[in-house]
Amino acid sequence: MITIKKLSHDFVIGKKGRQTIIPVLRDISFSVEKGEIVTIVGRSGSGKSTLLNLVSGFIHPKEGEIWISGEKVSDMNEAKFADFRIHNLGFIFQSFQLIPSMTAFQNVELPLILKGINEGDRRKQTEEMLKKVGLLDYQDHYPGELSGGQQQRVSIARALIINPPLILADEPTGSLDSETEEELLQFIKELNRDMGITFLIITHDDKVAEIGDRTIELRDGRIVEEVRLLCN
Ligand SMILES: Nc1ncnc2c1ncn2[C@@H]1O[C@H](COP(=O)(O)OP(=O)(O)OP(=O)(O)O)[C@@H](O)[C@H]1O
Repeated sequence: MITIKKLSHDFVIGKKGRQTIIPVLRDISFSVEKGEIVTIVGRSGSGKSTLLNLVSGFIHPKEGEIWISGEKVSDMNEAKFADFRIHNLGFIFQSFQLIPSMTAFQNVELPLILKGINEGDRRKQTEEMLKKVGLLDYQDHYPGELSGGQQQRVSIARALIINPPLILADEPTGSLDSETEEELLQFIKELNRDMGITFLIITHDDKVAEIGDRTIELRDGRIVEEVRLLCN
């Protein structure tokens, strides 16, 4: 599903003539198989978000290759990656990233508009998805009128609506209380088991890391450990 080969990245900061290079990722190689949940852990500043941003195509790697579903995405230009994303990738963020001026229904429907799906099909698919996450009765609520857990469910519905084989998640439970966190982790496991969705999740929360089939630890931009969890 994902293959990463010898990936390195650094950021350049400062004005011309006084630039500093910040090395962030060094020689990262790993694969994620179809149907796996892989979690990436590491201290603050170890490079987790940068790695996820590279896999998501939001930044371009300095060196190395990223393959997703047989496509070499690290070679794609922005327009091509945007098209690839709308057909292949779902995203879940700590901060939900919902559009505040749109209702739950409109937030979930949005990727279908970007995909060019007609209005009738959009309504049907959006309602089905809201039902799946248990929020059909809340479809006319704006994000500000929903709890944190409900907002995260809307964001998951939005990620799932394009039927992605792969979901990339950045601290998905970071803004939730422990009970809601537990519910969400169960839901992720269910989606993985019942729909075969592959997950790559970055986190510094042990409870989240534990739902992975494998956990990869980053330290100072390098992989220091890869653990297969046998209990899952
Ligand atoms: N756009 C940027 N420009 C310059 N440096 C950056 C940029 N983004 C990240 N960095 C640096 O890269 C390093 C890794 O950051 P990154 O956000 O990937 O770490 P992280 O493991 O996700 O941390 P956290 O758990 O705190 O979110 C840090 O030293 C950070 O300051």
